[in-house]
Amino acid sequence: MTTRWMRYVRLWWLLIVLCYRHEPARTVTALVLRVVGVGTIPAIALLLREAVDSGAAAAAGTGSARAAILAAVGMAVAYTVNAVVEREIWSLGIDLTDRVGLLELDPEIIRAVCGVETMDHLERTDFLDRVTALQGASWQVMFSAWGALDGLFNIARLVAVLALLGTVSPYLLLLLIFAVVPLWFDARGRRAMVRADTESAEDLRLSRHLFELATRSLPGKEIRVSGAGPVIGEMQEQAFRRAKEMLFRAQLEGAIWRTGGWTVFTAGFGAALWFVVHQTMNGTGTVGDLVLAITVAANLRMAVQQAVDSSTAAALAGRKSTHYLWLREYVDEQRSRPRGTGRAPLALTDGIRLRDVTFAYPGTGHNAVDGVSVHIPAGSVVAVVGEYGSGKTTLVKMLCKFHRPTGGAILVDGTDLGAIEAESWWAGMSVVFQDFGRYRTTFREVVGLGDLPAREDDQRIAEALAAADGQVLLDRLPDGLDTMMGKDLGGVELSEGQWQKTALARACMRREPLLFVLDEPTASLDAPSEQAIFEHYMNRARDIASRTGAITLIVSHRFSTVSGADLILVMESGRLVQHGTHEHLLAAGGSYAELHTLTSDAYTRR
Ligand SMILES: Nc1ncnc2c1ncn2[C@@H]1O[C@H](COP(=O)(O)OP(=O)(O)OP(=O)(O)O)[C@@H](O)[C@H]1O
Repeated sequence: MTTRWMRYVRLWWLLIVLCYRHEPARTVTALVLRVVGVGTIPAIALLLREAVDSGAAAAAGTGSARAAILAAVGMAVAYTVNAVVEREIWSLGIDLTDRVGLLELDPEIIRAVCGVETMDHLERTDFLDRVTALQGASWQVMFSAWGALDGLFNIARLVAVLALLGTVSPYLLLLLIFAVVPLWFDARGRRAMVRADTESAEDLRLSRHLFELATRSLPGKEIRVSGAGPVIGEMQEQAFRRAKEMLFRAQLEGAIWRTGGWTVFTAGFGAALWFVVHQTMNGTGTVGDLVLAITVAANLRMAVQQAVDSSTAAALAGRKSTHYLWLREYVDEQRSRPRGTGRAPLALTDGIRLRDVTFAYPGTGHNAVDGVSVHIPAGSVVAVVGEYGSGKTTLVKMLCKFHRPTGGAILVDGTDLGAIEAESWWAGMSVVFQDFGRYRTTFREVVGLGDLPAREDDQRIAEALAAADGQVLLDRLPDGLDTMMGKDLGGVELSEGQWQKTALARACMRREPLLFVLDEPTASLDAPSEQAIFEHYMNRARDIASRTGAITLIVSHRFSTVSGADLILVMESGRLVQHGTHEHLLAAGGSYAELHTLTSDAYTRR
């Protein structure tokens, strides 16, 4: 429990320091206003008692009217300061949470998500739930820190107010118990909300996904033809309803707790007022005491209300900081795991050796890649073939260091890939995956992103386009390299084949990658076109390989298009069932020979 609170306190402290670093003047002003705000209510109450008692004494001829007037003026000043401070605290708070929250935290969340060495987290639903909950909510994370600080200042205000009540009668300090009950009850209600927020995230994500599925153009075509629209609509509604019902139940639970808390407080407040009136009537207190007690007790209610409101607001926003904190801790934990620190080689001499490499996706219980052992010689073009779901992509992702093997080892020129720094390994790679990015930015960046330092170099971009046979594409764009891509941002929309060309061009930006991966970027093309592209890249790869020993990996589920590779790996249910050259595999018979003949015949007949 203590550790949990300490984690939050540390987070809030970091967030306030972040505010100070980016907005020092605003942060200091916000803190000073809060300190001033603590003293204003007690000052008003004290000056009011002084004004009433001095006024009464002056009327009875036992005191001076001057003291009463001074106290009244002081009270008016304190009242004005209080009003100004409250207003400014509010507007400064919004300003700070917006500025620092949106400008600093969003990029930090992106860095955190991208900074984890492997990609396992992007395939974990709990991770995705947290990131979904954080989307567009970074201002709330920041707000939770200021809300928590407000909670502290409101408690200080409560203590000051109670101390004043104690000067009227120590019995009135009992009101503290009644003041704490609403806070405690409120915390119970909030816990229910946090729980519901996490539990409903998956349904909300599903509902958003279904909405996009039905309203976007790509899947929309299939949905129209299959008539699945109403079914998707119904599924979306059910998912949304489930999530909302969960949240509504939690809200109801919260409201019941809050109402209970305030009922207890109101009972205590009434009893306290009755007690002070009784004391004044007995002559054990002055009229000033009575006025002070009423003012302070009324403000006590307000102070409690503010403490509850600020802690509720902080906790509502805190639901987001729970996710943010979880994300930070997850990322820290991942980063603290032993990770590679060695530099990737600049050239390969031996190549890559896989020793009994095994991998299971978290929570699946079966191996997507199962005990693969093979030597991929330096300078070779390797094709990985196999039926759908046979483990080709998973194997390639491990070679890309996106997943750590759950068993076995991958050796790069004799060094364990795990000991090589991921960034250094990635810096020497070029990849095109089946699900390549369709970036909504200028054409220059769409291609240039393949090699960040060269993204402004028009000559390099032209070379990459030429290597990917995409020059024609550029010629047709209205603003050349500056043309914006993607209809949704007011740019030009490309066809599937054209997007594919941009992905291939992006992969050609790095001139001499050590590992070049083509994972079925041509899946939507026919077999002859795929073969032509593969041959083009195989020739390009051999040219680079002769200088650096670079390895090219080509993934395809078509056996007929990769016969020119130096080494063919045949995958079946996660296992490497055959490997060798095309000729060797044909002569050996078995899966490759059978499936090659089958697919070649099928394509020839077309
Ligand atoms: N993110 C994931 N989480 C859980 N299981 C996965 C995930 N990705 C793939 N799998 C499973 O791992 C196995 C191998 O998948 P993989 O994508 O590597 O096959 P593949 O041969 O590349 O298939 P395809 O030709 O269809 O791209 C399959 O059983 C698949 O269902």
